Amino acid sequence: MKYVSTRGEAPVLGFSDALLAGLARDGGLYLPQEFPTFSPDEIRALRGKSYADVAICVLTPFTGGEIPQADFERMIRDAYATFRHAAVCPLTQTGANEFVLELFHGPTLAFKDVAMQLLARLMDYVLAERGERATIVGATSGDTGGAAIEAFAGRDRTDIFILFPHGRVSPVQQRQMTSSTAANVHTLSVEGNFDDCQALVKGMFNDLKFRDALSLSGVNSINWARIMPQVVYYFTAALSLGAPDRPVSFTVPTGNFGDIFAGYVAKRMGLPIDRLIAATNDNDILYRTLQSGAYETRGVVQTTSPSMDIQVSSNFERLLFEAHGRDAAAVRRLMDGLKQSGRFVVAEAPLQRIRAEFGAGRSTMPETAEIIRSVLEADGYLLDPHSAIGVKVARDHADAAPMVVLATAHPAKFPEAVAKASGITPQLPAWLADLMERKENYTVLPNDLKIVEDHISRNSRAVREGVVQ
Ligand SMILES: Cc1ncc(COP(=O)(O)O)c(C=O)c1O
Ligand SMILES: N[C@@H](CCOP(=O)(O)O)C(=O)O
Repeated sequence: MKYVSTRGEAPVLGFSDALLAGLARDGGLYLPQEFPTFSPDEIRALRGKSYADVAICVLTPFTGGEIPQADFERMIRDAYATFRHAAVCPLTQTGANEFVLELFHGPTLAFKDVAMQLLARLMDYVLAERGERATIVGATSGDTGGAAIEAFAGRDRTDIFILFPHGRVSPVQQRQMTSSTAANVHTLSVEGNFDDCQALVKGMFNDLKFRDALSLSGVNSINWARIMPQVVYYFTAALSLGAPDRPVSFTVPTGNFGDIFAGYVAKRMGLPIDRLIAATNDNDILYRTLQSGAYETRGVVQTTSPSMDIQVSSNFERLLFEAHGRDAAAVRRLMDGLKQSGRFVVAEAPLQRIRAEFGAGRSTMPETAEIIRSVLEADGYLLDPHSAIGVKVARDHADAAPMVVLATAHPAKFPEAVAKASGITPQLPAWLADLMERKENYTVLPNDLKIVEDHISRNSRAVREGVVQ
Protein backbone atom coordinates (compact mmCIF):
# COMPACT_ATOMS: atom_id res chain seq x y z
CA MET A 1 0.00 0.00 0.00
CA LYS A 2 1.51 3.32 -1.10
CA TYR A 3 0.30 6.87 -0.46
CA VAL A 4 0.17 9.69 -3.03
CA SER A 5 -0.18 13.44 -2.55
CA THR A 6 -3.23 15.30 -3.87
CA ARG A 7 -0.79 17.76 -5.48
CA GLY A 8 1.29 15.06 -7.18
CA GLU A 9 4.68 16.61 -6.53
CA ALA A 10 5.69 14.96 -3.25
CA PRO A 11 7.35 11.55 -2.92
CA VAL A 12 5.07 8.51 -2.93
CA LEU A 13 5.34 7.06 0.61
CA GLY A 14 4.66 3.86 2.49
CA PHE A 15 2.34 3.82 5.50
CA SER A 16 4.88 4.67 8.23
CA ASP A 17 6.37 7.58 6.32
CA ALA A 18 2.92 8.97 5.45
CA LEU A 19 1.99 8.64 9.14
CA LEU A 20 4.96 10.73 10.23
CA ALA A 21 4.76 13.20 7.34
CA GLY A 22 1.38 14.76 8.16
CA LEU A 23 1.13 17.23 5.29
CA ALA A 24 2.91 16.21 2.06
CA ARG A 25 6.01 18.24 1.13
CA ASP A 26 4.21 19.79 -1.85
CA GLY A 27 1.49 21.13 0.47
CA GLY A 28 -0.95 18.35 -0.52
CA LEU A 29 -2.65 15.63 1.51
CA TYR A 30 -1.78 11.95 1.33
CA LEU A 31 -4.27 9.34 0.14
CA PRO A 32 -3.89 5.60 -0.51
CA GLN A 33 -2.89 4.91 -4.12
CA GLU A 34 -5.96 2.69 -4.26
CA PHE A 35 -8.63 1.86 -1.71
CA PRO A 36 -8.77 -1.75 -0.45
CA THR A 37 -12.16 -3.30 -1.13
CA PHE A 38 -14.41 -5.72 0.73
CA SER A 39 -17.00 -7.92 -1.00
CA PRO A 40 -20.54 -8.18 0.45
CA ASP A 41 -19.62 -11.61 1.86
CA GLU A 42 -16.51 -10.19 3.54
CA ILE A 43 -18.60 -7.39 5.05
CA ARG A 44 -21.24 -9.87 6.20
CA ALA A 45 -18.49 -11.84 7.95
CA LEU A 46 -17.82 -8.79 10.17
CA ARG A 47 -21.28 -9.03 11.77
CA GLY A 48 -21.17 -9.77 15.49
CA LYS A 49 -17.48 -8.92 15.85
CA SER A 50 -16.28 -6.49 18.53
CA TYR A 51 -15.35 -2.92 17.58
CA ALA A 52 -11.63 -3.75 17.89
CA ASP A 53 -11.97 -6.86 15.73
CA VAL A 54 -13.78 -4.92 12.99
CA ALA A 55 -11.06 -2.26 13.22
CA ILE A 56 -8.37 -4.89 12.75
CA CYS A 57 -10.07 -6.26 9.61
CA VAL A 58 -10.86 -2.86 8.09
CA LEU A 59 -7.54 -1.15 8.87
CA THR A 60 -4.95 -3.86 8.28
CA PRO A 61 -4.82 -3.40 4.47
CA PHE A 62 -3.83 0.27 4.93
CA THR A 63 -0.58 -0.55 6.72
CA GLY A 64 0.82 -2.38 3.69
CA GLY A 65 2.39 -4.94 6.03
CA GLU A 66 4.74 -2.33 7.52
CA ILE A 67 3.62 -2.87 11.11
CA PRO A 68 3.93 -6.45 12.39
CA GLN A 69 0.36 -7.75 12.67
CA ALA A 70 0.54 -8.74 16.36
CA ASP A 71 1.78 -5.25 17.28
CA PHE A 72 -0.88 -3.56 15.16
CA GLU A 73 -3.62 -5.64 16.77
CA ARG A 74 -2.28 -4.89 20.27
CA MET A 75 -2.31 -1.14 19.55
CA ILE A 76 -5.88 -1.31 18.29
CA ARG A 77 -7.07 -3.23 21.35
CA ASP A 78 -5.24 -0.86 23.72
CA ALA A 79 -6.62 2.21 21.91
CA TYR A 80 -10.25 1.12 22.22
CA ALA A 81 -9.84 -0.16 25.77
CA THR A 82 -9.62 3.52 26.78
CA PHE A 83 -13.30 4.00 25.82
CA ARG A 84 -15.90 3.96 28.60
CA HIS A 85 -18.57 2.09 26.59
CA ALA A 86 -18.29 -1.63 25.85
CA ALA A 87 -19.46 -1.06 22.27
CA VAL A 88 -16.90 1.79 21.88
CA CYS A 89 -19.21 3.70 19.47
CA PRO A 90 -22.79 2.66 20.32
CA LEU A 91 -25.93 3.46 18.31
CA THR A 92 -29.05 4.96 19.93
CA GLN A 93 -32.40 5.28 18.17
CA THR A 94 -33.88 8.81 18.18
CA GLY A 95 -36.60 8.50 15.55
CA ALA A 96 -38.52 5.91 13.49
CA ASN A 97 -35.67 5.62 11.03
CA GLU A 98 -33.06 7.80 12.75
CA PHE A 99 -30.07 6.66 14.81
CA VAL A 100 -27.41 8.59 16.67
CA LEU A 101 -23.90 7.14 16.56
CA GLU A 102 -22.26 8.13 19.85
CA LEU A 103 -18.61 8.84 19.20
CA PHE A 104 -17.92 10.56 22.51
CA HIS A 105 -17.14 7.75 24.94
CA GLY A 106 -13.37 8.23 24.74
CA PRO A 107 -11.13 10.00 27.26
CA THR A 108 -11.88 13.58 26.08
CA LEU A 109 -15.56 13.13 25.16
CA ALA A 110 -15.25 13.85 21.43
CA PHE A 111 -15.01 11.75 18.26
CA LYS A 112 -11.37 12.81 17.88
CA ASP A 113 -10.42 10.19 20.50
CA VAL A 114 -11.35 7.40 18.09
CA ALA A 115 -8.50 8.29 15.76
CA MET A 116 -6.12 9.96 18.19
CA GLN A 117 -5.85 7.03 20.60
CA LEU A 118 -4.62 4.84 17.75
CA LEU A 119 -2.56 7.52 15.99
CA ALA A 120 -0.48 8.26 19.11
CA ARG A 121 0.28 4.58 19.61
CA LEU A 122 1.23 4.14 15.96
CA MET A 123 3.50 7.21 15.93
CA ASP A 124 5.20 6.22 19.15
CA TYR A 125 5.75 2.71 17.78
CA VAL A 126 7.24 3.85 14.48
CA LEU A 127 9.46 6.48 16.15
CA ALA A 128 10.74 3.90 18.66
CA GLU A 129 11.48 1.40 15.87
CA ARG A 130 13.47 4.07 14.06
CA GLY A 131 15.09 5.54 17.17
CA GLU A 132 13.71 8.97 16.22
CA ARG A 133 11.84 11.84 17.88
CA ALA A 134 9.22 14.18 16.42
CA THR A 135 7.77 17.60 17.14
CA ILE A 136 4.02 17.49 16.71
CA VAL A 137 2.11 20.60 15.75
CA GLY A 138 -1.67 20.79 15.61
CA ALA A 139 -4.41 23.36 15.16
CA THR A 140 -7.67 23.00 17.01
CA SER A 141 -11.07 24.60 17.25
CA GLY A 142 -11.41 22.78 20.56
CA ASP A 143 -11.56 19.00 20.29
CA THR A 144 -8.53 17.84 18.30
CA GLY A 145 -6.27 19.66 20.77
CA GLY A 146 -7.67 18.01 23.88
CA ALA A 147 -7.70 14.56 22.29
CA ALA A 148 -4.12 14.94 21.02
CA ILE A 149 -2.82 16.22 24.35
CA GLU A 150 -4.49 13.34 26.18
CA ALA A 151 -3.10 10.79 23.72
CA PHE A 152 0.48 12.15 23.54
CA ALA A 153 1.01 13.43 27.12
CA GLY A 154 4.11 11.91 28.70
CA ARG A 155 5.30 10.10 25.54
CA ASP A 156 9.02 10.73 25.44
CA ARG A 157 9.53 10.53 21.68
CA THR A 158 7.32 13.54 20.98
CA ASP A 159 6.86 17.16 21.96
CA ILE A 160 3.39 18.38 21.15
CA PHE A 161 2.40 21.99 20.41
CA ILE A 162 -1.31 22.73 20.08
CA LEU A 163 -2.57 26.04 18.68
CA PHE A 164 -6.09 27.08 19.66
CA PRO A 165 -7.96 30.30 18.82
CA HIS A 166 -7.85 32.70 21.78
CA GLY A 167 -11.26 32.99 23.48
CA ARG A 168 -13.03 30.89 20.86
CA VAL A 169 -13.22 27.44 22.45
CA SER A 170 -15.57 26.36 25.23
CA PRO A 171 -14.26 26.65 28.83
CA VAL A 172 -14.29 22.83 29.17
CA GLN A 173 -12.35 22.39 25.92
CA GLN A 174 -9.83 25.03 27.01
CA ARG A 175 -9.27 23.45 30.42
CA GLN A 176 -8.83 20.00 28.84
CA MET A 177 -5.97 21.46 26.79
CA THR A 178 -4.39 23.77 29.32
CA SER A 179 -4.42 21.64 32.46
CA SER A 180 -1.96 18.98 31.31
CA THR A 181 1.08 18.74 33.56
CA ALA A 182 3.13 16.65 31.12
CA ALA A 183 6.49 18.17 30.22
CA ASN A 184 6.11 17.38 26.51
CA VAL A 185 2.80 19.29 26.17
CA HIS A 186 2.73 22.95 25.03
CA THR A 187 -0.58 24.76 24.59
CA LEU A 188 -0.58 27.98 22.57
CA SER A 189 -3.50 30.38 22.50
CA VAL A 190 -3.29 32.24 19.19
CA GLU A 191 -4.81 35.67 18.67
CA GLY A 192 -6.93 34.64 15.70
CA ASN A 193 -9.57 32.14 14.63
CA PHE A 194 -9.25 28.42 13.83
CA ASP A 195 -8.46 29.12 10.17
CA ASP A 196 -5.52 31.26 11.32
CA CYS A 197 -4.26 28.42 13.54
CA GLN A 198 -4.64 25.92 10.69
CA ALA A 199 -2.80 28.29 8.30
CA LEU A 200 0.06 28.60 10.83
CA VAL A 201 0.35 24.83 11.06
CA LYS A 202 0.37 24.47 7.26
CA GLY A 203 2.86 27.35 7.10
CA MET A 204 5.21 25.43 9.41
CA PHE A 205 4.93 22.29 7.27
CA ASN A 206 5.55 24.29 4.09
CA ASP A 207 8.64 25.92 5.66
CA LEU A 208 10.81 22.93 4.75
CA LYS A 209 13.85 24.15 6.68
CA PHE A 210 11.83 24.48 9.90
CA ARG A 211 9.97 21.25 9.18
CA ASP A 212 13.17 19.23 8.78
CA ALA A 213 14.98 20.94 11.65
CA LEU A 214 12.26 19.95 14.10
CA SER A 215 11.17 16.64 12.52
CA LEU A 216 7.65 17.99 12.29
CA SER A 217 4.64 15.68 12.45
CA GLY A 218 0.93 16.47 12.39
CA VAL A 219 -2.16 15.27 14.24
CA ASN A 220 -4.83 17.12 12.31
CA SER A 221 -6.94 15.34 9.73
CA ILE A 222 -4.45 16.49 7.08
CA ASN A 223 -2.67 13.34 8.33
CA TRP A 224 -4.12 10.28 6.58
CA ALA A 225 -3.73 8.26 9.79
CA ARG A 226 -6.31 10.57 11.41
CA ILE A 227 -8.91 9.75 8.74
CA MET A 228 -8.18 6.02 8.57
CA PRO A 229 -9.44 4.93 12.04
CA GLN A 230 -12.65 6.93 11.52
CA VAL A 231 -13.61 4.63 8.61
CA VAL A 232 -14.25 1.84 11.12
CA TYR A 233 -17.35 3.30 12.80
CA TYR A 234 -19.12 3.65 9.47
CA PHE A 235 -18.69 -0.11 9.14
CA THR A 236 -19.83 -0.96 12.68
CA ALA A 237 -22.87 1.35 12.47
CA ALA A 238 -23.94 0.08 9.04
CA LEU A 239 -23.43 -3.55 10.13
CA SER A 240 -25.74 -2.99 13.12
CA LEU A 241 -28.43 -1.75 10.74
CA GLY A 242 -28.20 -4.60 8.26
CA ALA A 243 -25.22 -3.92 5.99
CA PRO A 244 -24.35 -5.11 3.45
CA ASP A 245 -27.94 -6.14 2.72
CA ARG A 246 -29.47 -2.76 3.50
CA PRO A 247 -27.99 0.60 2.46
CA VAL A 248 -27.65 3.17 5.21
CA SER A 249 -27.24 6.97 5.00
CA PHE A 250 -25.09 9.14 7.27
CA THR A 251 -25.35 12.79 8.27
CA VAL A 252 -22.09 14.21 9.57
CA PRO A 253 -21.55 17.51 11.43
CA THR A 254 -18.78 18.93 9.29
CA GLY A 255 -15.96 21.44 9.57
CA ASN A 256 -12.64 20.26 8.18
CA PHE A 257 -14.43 17.55 6.11
CA GLY A 258 -12.32 14.78 7.68
CA ASP A 259 -15.06 12.80 9.37
CA ILE A 260 -17.36 12.73 6.37
CA PHE A 261 -14.44 11.94 4.07
CA ALA A 262 -13.87 8.82 6.19
CA GLY A 263 -17.46 7.86 5.24
CA TYR A 264 -16.60 8.34 1.58
CA VAL A 265 -13.59 6.04 2.04
CA ALA A 266 -15.83 3.40 3.67
CA LYS A 267 -18.11 3.60 0.63
CA ARG A 268 -15.19 3.23 -1.76
CA MET A 269 -14.15 0.16 0.23
CA GLY A 270 -17.47 -1.48 -0.61
CA LEU A 271 -19.74 -0.49 2.30
CA PRO A 272 -23.19 0.17 0.82
CA ILE A 273 -23.75 3.77 1.93
CA ASP A 274 -26.76 5.43 0.34
CA ARG A 275 -26.16 9.14 1.03
CA LEU A 276 -23.51 11.14 2.89
CA ILE A 277 -24.89 14.47 4.09
CA ALA A 278 -22.59 17.23 5.33
CA ALA A 279 -24.21 19.31 8.07
CA THR A 280 -22.76 22.78 8.71
CA ASN A 281 -23.40 25.60 11.15
CA ASP A 282 -23.47 29.26 10.04
CA ASN A 283 -19.93 28.75 8.70
CA ASP A 284 -21.53 27.12 5.71
CA ILE A 285 -18.85 27.13 3.01
CA LEU A 286 -19.37 23.44 2.22
CA TYR A 287 -23.13 23.85 1.95
CA ARG A 288 -22.67 26.83 -0.38
CA THR A 289 -20.08 24.98 -2.47
CA LEU A 290 -22.37 22.03 -3.04
CA GLN A 291 -25.18 24.42 -4.02
CA SER A 292 -23.25 26.65 -6.41
CA GLY A 293 -19.86 25.05 -7.17
CA ALA A 294 -18.12 28.19 -5.86
CA TYR A 295 -15.84 27.55 -2.88
CA GLU A 296 -15.62 30.99 -1.35
CA THR A 297 -14.17 31.83 2.06
CA ARG A 298 -15.95 34.42 4.19
CA GLY A 299 -15.04 35.51 7.72
CA VAL A 300 -15.47 32.87 10.41
CA VAL A 301 -18.45 33.61 12.65
CA GLN A 302 -18.54 32.46 16.29
CA THR A 303 -21.37 30.05 17.04
CA THR A 304 -22.60 27.75 19.80
CA SER A 305 -20.83 24.89 17.97
CA PRO A 306 -17.28 26.31 18.14
CA SER A 307 -15.55 23.16 16.91
CA MET A 308 -17.22 23.69 13.53
CA ASP A 309 -16.31 27.39 13.25
CA ILE A 310 -14.15 26.69 10.21
CA GLN A 311 -14.10 28.11 6.69
CA VAL A 312 -11.02 26.59 5.08
CA SER A 313 -11.96 22.95 5.06
CA SER A 314 -8.72 21.00 4.57
CA ASN A 315 -10.07 17.62 3.53
CA PHE A 316 -12.19 19.04 0.75
CA GLU A 317 -8.91 18.91 -1.18
CA ARG A 318 -8.98 15.12 -0.91
CA LEU A 319 -12.48 15.09 -2.37
CA LEU A 320 -11.47 17.45 -5.18
CA PHE A 321 -8.63 15.05 -6.05
CA GLU A 322 -11.12 12.20 -6.26
CA ALA A 323 -13.74 14.20 -8.17
CA HIS A 324 -11.13 15.28 -10.75
CA GLY A 325 -10.15 11.67 -11.46
CA ARG A 326 -7.03 12.07 -9.29
CA ASP A 327 -5.69 14.82 -11.56
CA ALA A 328 -3.16 16.51 -9.24
CA ALA A 329 -2.55 19.38 -11.69
CA ALA A 330 -6.24 20.31 -11.50
CA VAL A 331 -6.06 20.30 -7.69
CA ARG A 332 -2.95 22.50 -7.78
CA ARG A 333 -4.79 25.02 -9.99
CA LEU A 334 -7.76 25.17 -7.60
CA MET A 335 -5.53 25.52 -4.54
CA ASP A 336 -3.49 28.28 -6.22
CA GLY A 337 -6.77 30.11 -6.91
CA LEU A 338 -7.75 29.76 -3.26
CA LYS A 339 -4.41 31.13 -2.11
CA GLN A 340 -4.56 34.09 -4.49
CA SER A 341 -8.20 35.12 -4.29
CA GLY A 342 -9.81 33.18 -1.44
CA ARG A 343 -12.05 31.28 -3.89
CA PHE A 344 -12.25 28.76 -6.71
CA VAL A 345 -15.04 27.31 -8.81
CA VAL A 346 -15.49 23.57 -9.25
CA ALA A 347 -16.20 22.73 -12.91
CA GLU A 348 -19.51 21.10 -13.86
CA ALA A 349 -18.31 17.48 -14.32
CA PRO A 350 -16.45 17.17 -10.97
CA LEU A 351 -19.28 19.05 -9.26
CA GLN A 352 -21.78 16.49 -10.55
CA ARG A 353 -19.55 13.69 -9.25
CA ILE A 354 -19.46 15.35 -5.82
CA ARG A 355 -23.22 15.86 -5.80
CA ALA A 356 -23.73 12.19 -6.73
CA GLU A 357 -22.01 11.19 -3.47
CA PHE A 358 -22.80 14.05 -1.07
CA GLY A 359 -25.69 16.19 0.05
CA ALA A 360 -25.43 19.16 2.39
CA GLY A 361 -27.53 21.19 4.78
CA ARG A 362 -27.16 23.95 7.33
CA SER A 363 -28.46 24.63 10.81
CA THR A 364 -28.51 28.15 12.23
CA MET A 365 -27.97 28.75 15.95
CA PRO A 366 -31.71 29.12 16.76
CA GLU A 367 -32.49 25.96 14.75
CA THR A 368 -29.77 24.06 16.61
CA ALA A 369 -31.11 25.20 19.99
CA GLU A 370 -34.62 24.18 18.98
CA ILE A 371 -33.46 20.67 18.01
CA ILE A 372 -31.67 20.23 21.36
CA ARG A 373 -34.90 21.22 23.10
CA SER A 374 -37.27 19.15 20.99
CA VAL A 375 -35.18 15.95 20.95
CA LEU A 376 -34.93 16.16 24.74
CA GLU A 377 -38.67 16.65 25.03
CA ALA A 378 -39.62 13.89 22.57
CA ASP A 379 -36.95 11.26 23.29
CA GLY A 380 -35.36 12.26 26.60
CA TYR A 381 -32.03 12.43 24.75
CA LEU A 382 -29.62 15.32 25.28
CA LEU A 383 -27.59 16.34 22.22
CA ASP A 384 -24.55 18.58 22.13
CA PRO A 385 -24.79 21.50 19.67
CA HIS A 386 -22.59 19.83 17.01
CA SER A 387 -24.58 16.61 17.05
CA ALA A 388 -27.81 18.65 17.07
CA ILE A 389 -26.75 20.28 13.80
CA GLY A 390 -26.47 16.75 12.41
CA VAL A 391 -29.96 15.80 13.60
CA LYS A 392 -31.50 19.00 12.18
CA VAL A 393 -29.95 18.43 8.76
CA ALA A 394 -30.70 14.69 8.82
CA ARG A 395 -34.38 15.46 9.38
CA ASP A 396 -34.33 17.83 6.41
CA HIS A 397 -33.05 14.91 4.29
CA ALA A 398 -35.14 12.04 5.71
CA ASP A 399 -36.25 9.28 3.29
CA ALA A 400 -36.71 5.50 3.37
CA ALA A 401 -33.11 4.54 4.18
CA PRO A 402 -32.05 4.38 7.83
CA MET A 403 -30.23 7.60 8.69
CA VAL A 404 -27.29 7.57 11.10
CA VAL A 405 -26.31 10.92 12.61
CA LEU A 406 -22.78 11.14 13.95
CA ALA A 407 -22.85 12.47 17.53
CA THR A 408 -19.41 14.01 17.65
CA ALA A 409 -19.20 15.38 21.20
CA HIS A 410 -20.64 14.92 24.68
CA PRO A 411 -23.06 17.69 25.73
CA ALA A 412 -21.01 18.37 28.90
CA LYS A 413 -18.29 19.94 26.74
CA PHE A 414 -20.73 22.78 25.92
CA PRO A 415 -22.80 23.19 29.11
CA GLU A 416 -23.77 26.83 28.51
CA ALA A 417 -25.25 26.36 25.05
CA VAL A 418 -26.98 23.13 26.07
CA ALA A 419 -28.44 24.65 29.25
CA LYS A 420 -29.70 27.67 27.34
CA ALA A 421 -31.43 25.45 24.80
CA SER A 422 -32.79 22.76 27.12
CA GLY A 423 -32.78 24.03 30.71
CA ILE A 424 -30.47 21.15 31.68
CA THR A 425 -26.82 21.63 32.57
CA PRO A 426 -25.04 18.44 31.56
CA GLN A 427 -22.44 17.21 34.05
CA LEU A 428 -18.94 16.01 33.27
CA PRO A 429 -18.31 12.33 34.02
CA ALA A 430 -16.64 11.41 37.31
CA TRP A 431 -13.11 11.17 35.94
CA LEU A 432 -13.32 14.82 34.81
CA ALA A 433 -15.36 16.12 37.74
CA ASP A 434 -12.55 18.38 39.03
CA LEU A 435 -11.50 19.58 35.54
CA MET A 436 -12.55 23.20 35.99
CA GLU A 437 -10.52 23.48 39.21
CA ARG A 438 -7.31 22.25 37.60
CA LYS A 439 -4.56 24.84 37.09
CA GLU A 440 -4.16 26.25 33.59
CA ASN A 441 -0.85 26.60 31.78
CA TYR A 442 -0.64 28.12 28.29
CA THR A 443 1.08 30.83 26.28
CA VAL A 444 -0.72 33.54 24.30
CA LEU A 445 0.94 34.28 20.94
CA PRO A 446 0.09 36.61 18.05
CA ASN A 447 -1.05 35.22 14.71
CA ASP A 448 2.46 35.41 13.27
CA LEU A 449 4.27 32.44 11.71
CA LYS A 450 7.77 33.61 12.60
CA ILE A 451 6.89 34.25 16.26
CA VAL A 452 5.14 30.89 16.58
CA GLU A 453 8.05 29.06 14.92
CA ASP A 454 10.56 30.78 17.22
CA HIS A 455 8.51 29.83 20.26
CA ILE A 456 8.32 26.19 19.16
CA SER A 457 12.05 26.04 18.34
CA ARG A 458 12.95 27.43 21.76
CA ASN A 459 10.68 24.99 23.58
CA SER A 460 11.17 21.82 21.57
CA ARG A 461 13.04 19.24 23.59
CA ALA A 462 14.28 17.65 20.37
CA VAL A 463 16.16 20.86 19.55
CA ARG A 464 17.29 21.58 23.12
CA GLU A 465 18.75 18.12 23.51
CA GLY A 466 20.42 18.28 20.11
CA VAL A 467 18.51 15.20 18.86
CA VAL A 468 17.65 17.20 15.73
CA GLN A 469 19.55 20.30 14.59
C1 LIG B 1 -17.55 18.15 17.95
C2 LIG B 1 -17.16 18.24 16.51
N1 LIG B 1 -18.08 17.99 15.59
C3 LIG B 1 -17.79 18.07 14.28
C4 LIG B 1 -16.54 18.44 13.83
C5 LIG B 1 -16.28 18.48 12.36
O1 LIG B 1 -15.48 17.40 11.97
P1 LIG B 1 -14.60 17.48 10.66
O2 LIG B 1 -13.64 18.59 10.88
O3 LIG B 1 -13.92 16.17 10.58
O4 LIG B 1 -15.51 17.77 9.54
C6 LIG B 1 -15.54 18.73 14.78
C7 LIG B 1 -14.16 19.15 14.42
O5 LIG B 1 -13.70 19.15 13.37
C8 LIG B 1 -15.85 18.59 16.15
O6 LIG B 1 -14.91 18.79 17.07
N1 LIG C 1 -12.94 20.63 14.89
C1 LIG C 1 -11.56 20.39 14.97
C2 LIG C 1 -10.77 21.22 14.03
C3 LIG C 1 -9.53 20.51 13.57
O1 LIG C 1 -9.93 19.49 12.74
P1 LIG C 1 -9.06 18.23 12.38
O2 LIG C 1 -10.05 17.13 12.31
O3 LIG C 1 -8.41 18.53 11.11
O4 LIG C 1 -8.06 17.97 13.45
C4 LIG C 1 -11.15 20.57 16.42
O5 LIG C 1 -12.00 20.42 17.27
O6 LIG C 1 -10.02 20.87 16.71
